[in-house]
Amino acid sequence: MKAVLLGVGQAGGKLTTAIAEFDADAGYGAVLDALAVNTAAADLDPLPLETVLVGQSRVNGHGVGGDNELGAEVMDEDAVEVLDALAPKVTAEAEAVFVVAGLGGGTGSGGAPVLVRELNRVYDVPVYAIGILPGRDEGTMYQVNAGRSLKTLVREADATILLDNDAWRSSGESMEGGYEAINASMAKRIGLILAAGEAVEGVGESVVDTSEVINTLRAGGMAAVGFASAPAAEDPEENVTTVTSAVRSAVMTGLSLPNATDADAALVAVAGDPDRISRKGAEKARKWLQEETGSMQVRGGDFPLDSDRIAALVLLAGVERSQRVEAFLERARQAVRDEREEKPDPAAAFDNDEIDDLL
Ligand SMILES: Nc1nc2c(ncn2[C@@H]2O[C@H](COP(=O)(O)OP(=O)(O)OP(=O)(O)O)[C@@H](O)[C@H]2O)c(=O)[nH]1
Repeated sequence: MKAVLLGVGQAGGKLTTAIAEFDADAGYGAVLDALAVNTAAADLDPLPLETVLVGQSRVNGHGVGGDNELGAEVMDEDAVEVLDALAPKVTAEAEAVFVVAGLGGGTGSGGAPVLVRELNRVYDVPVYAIGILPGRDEGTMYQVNAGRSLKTLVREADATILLDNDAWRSSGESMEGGYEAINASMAKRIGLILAAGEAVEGVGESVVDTSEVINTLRAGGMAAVGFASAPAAEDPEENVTTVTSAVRSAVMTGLSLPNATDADAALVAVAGDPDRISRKGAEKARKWLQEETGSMQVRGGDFPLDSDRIAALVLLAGVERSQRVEAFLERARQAVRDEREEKPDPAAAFDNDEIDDLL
């Protein structure tokens, strides 16, 4: 899938860079171009991307300090500047635009839903969001911001792919130190989803193509992406279990939103040397995924790769009923309650409708 990426806020810019670099290093060419937007000049400086600094008249390049209402206002005011910078990048080749943001801060949290809405007005191609959920140890403000932002994003975007900052976090590792590893893991998953749609010409009929990725994401709502790989034998007959366990691991331990296995639609791509991929294994894995997700809409195909490993790439869409999302929303609701206790005058914190909505 030929895609243009738009990173919003600090985390958005960093993850966008990681995805663009993964794609370039692997030579897939699925990322057509990328742009980073922020209210903080210092966060844009290190990025090897074209950048747009917004809200200068309001915050003078210093960021919005976690105030996502201000993040949304500023983005509303300066959306035209962002759209103008993005326009030459969204060429006729583009099949989707991805807006990438951390949902717990201010700029990305408030700004991403505004940009998704505006982009959806302008472009016919799908506009997807990639949203980073704060880890459970992050403070109240992050949870509240993410709860609100997620709700709006899910409404505005064609689908919202979620990355939980608690996914793949090894115990004792600091959040800061872990970002690079988390970003790399997520970049690989997103990069492969984009590349999986870039079917390699002339290789087999069962190759996954872009329309299958788009049709899977048509389930809308929230989505998650998983990956796992294992060494493969040369004889495909010996790789039945290799394929099935790679798919299982991608879902059970390799998902960007852990435990989000209750889905409306799924796509499973078995990546590797086409001569090594076990058809029987792929078929079994697909059946297993159908049972595991409770979805009858499980698409499948190959992703030819020159490798002596077999990998599974799984995209799950419509995962909002899953335990993990419920747990996060409960955290966000609790955070709203805590904030309300700290600020007993509800008008000073949020408007009542919004609280009721979230509760
Ligand atoms: N996965 C990941 N999460 C990050 C990274 N940097 C920050 N975060 C998370 O993103 C949230 C904070 O969002 P930021 O992107 O830093 O904030 P911002 O959108 O720039 O907004 P302001 O700084 O308030 O202007 C928190 O939940 C962090 O844990 C990163 O590189 N990777």
